[in-house]
Amino acid sequence: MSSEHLTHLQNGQLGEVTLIVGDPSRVDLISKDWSERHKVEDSREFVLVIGKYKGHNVSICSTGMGVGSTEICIIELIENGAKQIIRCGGCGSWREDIEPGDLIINRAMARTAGLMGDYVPDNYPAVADPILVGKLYREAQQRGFKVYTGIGLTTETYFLGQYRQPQIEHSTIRADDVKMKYWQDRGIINAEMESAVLFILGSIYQIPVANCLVVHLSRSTYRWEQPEDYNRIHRESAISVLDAVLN
Ligand SMILES: O=P(O)(O)O[C@H]1O[C@H](CO)[C@@H](O)[C@H]1O
Ligand SMILES: O=c1cc[nH]c(=O)[nH]1
Repeated sequence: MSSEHLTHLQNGQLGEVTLIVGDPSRVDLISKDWSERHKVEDSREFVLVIGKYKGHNVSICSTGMGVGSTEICIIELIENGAKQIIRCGGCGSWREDIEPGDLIINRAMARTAGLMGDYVPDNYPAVADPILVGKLYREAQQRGFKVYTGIGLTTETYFLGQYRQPQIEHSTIRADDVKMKYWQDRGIINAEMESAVLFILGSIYQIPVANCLVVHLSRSTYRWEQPEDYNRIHRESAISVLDAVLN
């Protein structure tokens, strides 16, 4: 039986590790130098490539942004035999000393109340596989990345969920800075929109999962990663992830 969205993927085709990314264009960016590269799926936000990296079977799939499409993607990857899944994504830094272009490998995620409530209650933890976290962290450090680990926040929404003000002049709705500080006071170092989904599904379906996020912007300075660095850092961090897991 084929899956409902990754309709061309066959059970057993996925590699030793499957990377997931939010942005579909990041699939080609990361996989372009793999050997025996084969695009299995290109539908809606889901672009899926399988191939070989340094002789190992590997795969990469885009999830799109947010809970809904990420849940579909991860479930269908697991249905088709994904062995371990690592999110190579982007995030905002919520700690002053963590800057655009740095890496964050989260060991756990807090989350918007109710997020993944169809699977688990809110008091179920969203945690990464600690062995993967250790491997990813060490490899990134050895390669000279400025890399941090800690607890992040996965939100359901980008604007109010991350306490970001929509620029809509006729509205008086305001983002709540106090709530952002509440999380920062409790050690939250970054925010994004998918990792808790991955961590929870990895735990309940018992496959190792982790993330390795490039900081796209600092919420302290509102400085963004420079466009000329964006592709290079995403590629180099994905190579670091693959080498960490496959060596
Ligand atoms: O760059 P990606 O991996 O998409 O990740 C982050 O960027 C998107 C928001 O701009 C969200 O998906 C968020 O999680
Ligand atoms: O601040 C940010 C940056 C990237 N992605 C997010 O979800 N939030």
